[in-house]
Amino acid sequence: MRSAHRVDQVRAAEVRLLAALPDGALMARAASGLATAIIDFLGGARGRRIVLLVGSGDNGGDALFAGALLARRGAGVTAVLLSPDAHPAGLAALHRAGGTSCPAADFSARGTVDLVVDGIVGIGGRPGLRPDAVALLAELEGVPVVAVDVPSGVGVDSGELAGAHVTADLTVTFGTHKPCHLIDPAAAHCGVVTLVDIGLDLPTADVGALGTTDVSRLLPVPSHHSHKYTRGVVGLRTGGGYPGAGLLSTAGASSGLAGMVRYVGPDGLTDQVRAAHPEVVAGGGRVNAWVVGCGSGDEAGRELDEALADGVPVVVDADALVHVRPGMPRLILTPHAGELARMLDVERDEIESRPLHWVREAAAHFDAVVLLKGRRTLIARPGSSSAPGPHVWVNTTGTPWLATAGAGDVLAGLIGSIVASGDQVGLGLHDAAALGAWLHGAAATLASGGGPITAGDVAAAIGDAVRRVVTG
Ligand SMILES: NC(=O)C1=CN([C@@H]2O[C@H](COP(=O)(O)OP(=O)(O)OC[C@H]3O[C@@H](n4cnc5c(N)ncnc54)[C@H](OP(=O)(O)O)[C@@H]3O)[C@@H](O)[C@H]2O)[C@@H](O)CC1
Ligand SMILES: [K+]
Repeated sequence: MRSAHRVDQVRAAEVRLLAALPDGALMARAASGLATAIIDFLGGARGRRIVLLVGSGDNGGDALFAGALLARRGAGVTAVLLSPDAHPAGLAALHRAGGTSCPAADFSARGTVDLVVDGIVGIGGRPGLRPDAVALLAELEGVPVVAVDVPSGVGVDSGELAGAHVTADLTVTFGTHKPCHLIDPAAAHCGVVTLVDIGLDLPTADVGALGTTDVSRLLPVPSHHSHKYTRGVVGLRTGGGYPGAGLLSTAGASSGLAGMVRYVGPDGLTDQVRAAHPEVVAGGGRVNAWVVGCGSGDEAGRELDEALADGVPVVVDADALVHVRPGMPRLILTPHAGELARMLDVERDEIESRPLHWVREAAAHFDAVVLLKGRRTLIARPGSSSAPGPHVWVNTTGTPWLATAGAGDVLAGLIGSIVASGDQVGLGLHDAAALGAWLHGAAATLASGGGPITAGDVAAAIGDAVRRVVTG
C-alpha cells in the first residue's frame, strides 16, 4: 500500500526523529536519496549542467546538499537563490563541492541546461508561486524538472491547484507520500514519484492506494468447501432504459468472482442477457448484493427501492444516483464528476478541481461509500465509519483508453460481484469498492496493451486480471 500522510502528521514524526538524530542527519538522508534519484534519472552526473531553484526553507536545503553531492560527481551545478536566506549550511556545502550560486535576478540560462531541481518550497509552502519563481520557470521551459518532495505551488494536503505551480517529470519525496502525489489535479503534475525512506515513524494515513499485495490479501477467493451460495450471489436491476448498460453491467458481474449472478429486467433484455451469459439466472431471489441504475432510465427510482427492501448492500450507479437520500443504509455510490455535482448541487468544475474535498463531503452527507470516478478514482468511506485503515482509497491502475462508453456499467457490476463474494468473509464495502476499481483498471490495461478498448473488452479481461493477482 502507498500511504499519503498530511503535513501535520509528517511534522510530528519529524520532530520525534530529529530529537533522536545528530544535527543535519535527516536532511543528509533526504539529500543523498535525492542525488541518487537524480543520477538515475539523468543516467549519470558527470558533465551534466544542473540548475537548482532554491527557496528560503529546508526544501531548498535538500536541493543544495544534493547539488553538492552531484557537483562532487562531476556535474556543473548552479544554485539560483530565490531568497537571501537560502539554507546557509547547504549553500556552503555546494560552494565547497565546486558549485556556484547567484541571486534569481542575476540568472540567465545561456546554453544547455540538462535538469532543473525544484527546491522552491516543500511541505512548508503555501499554494501558488511568487512572480520571481514563475519568471525562472518560464526561462527554463522545456528543461526536465525533478521536484524536491513536492512540485512547488501545489496544495500538499488537498491535491488542489491554486495559481502557478511546478510540473515535474520526477518527484522525489521523503518519509511518506503526501496526498498531492496521489490525488488529482496535483498528482497529474508530479510525474513519476519516488519515495526515499528517511526512517519516519508514522500513524495510519488518511489516504492510501492499494498495491497488488493488498489486492491479493483482500480479494475473497474460494476454498475447497465453497459452493455457489457461500461464494455470494449478486443481483442486477439494470438496463430498463438503455439495454446496452444492462448487458455490460451483467458482463462486469459475470467475471466469476461471485458464485451466481441474477438479472431482473425487461423481458426482451432478459433474453439477450441469457443469450450472452447463459450462466445468469433470470428473475429475483435471495442475493447478497444488488446493482442498480446502469441504463435504468425512468425505472431507476423503483429499482433502488426494490433493492433496498432486501436489506443487502446496494451499488448505486448512473440514473439511480439522483434518487439517493441520506439515511439509506449500506450503499456504494459510483458517480462521475457530473453526477456528483448534481447530487450535491455544485458545479462540475468545482468537483473536478477539489475531488478529495467533495468525495469526503458526499460520503459524510449520504453516510455511504462514495466512489468518484476519474483518472484517479477516489473511494471515500461513510462518514460514520470507524473502521481501521485509510478514509480514502485512491485508485492508480488503468489507462487513458478506459475513458470509453459503458466502462462505468462494467465497474458497477464488478463491484457488486465483489461485495457479494465478500459478504460472508467480512469484506467491508469501502475495501470492496476499492478492489473493484483496482481490478477494473488492471483489466483495462491488460485488454488495451497500449491500444483502444471497448467496455466489453474490459469485462472480458477481469478474469485475467484476477488470475495475475491470485497466482502472483
Ligand atoms: N519533514 C521531514 O521529515 C523532512 C523535511 N525535509 C525537507 O524540508 C522541507 C520543509 O521545509 P520547511 O519547513 O523549511 O518549509 P519549505 O517548504 O522549504 O519552505 C517554507 C518557506 O517558504 C516560503 N514560502 C511559503 N510559501 C511559498 C510560496 N508559495 N512560494 C515561495 N515561497 C514560499 C516561506 O518563507 P517566506 O519566504 O514567506 O519567509 C516558508 O517559510 C520538506 O518539504 C523537505 O524538502 C527534509 O530535509 C528532511 C525530512
Ligand atoms: K519543491
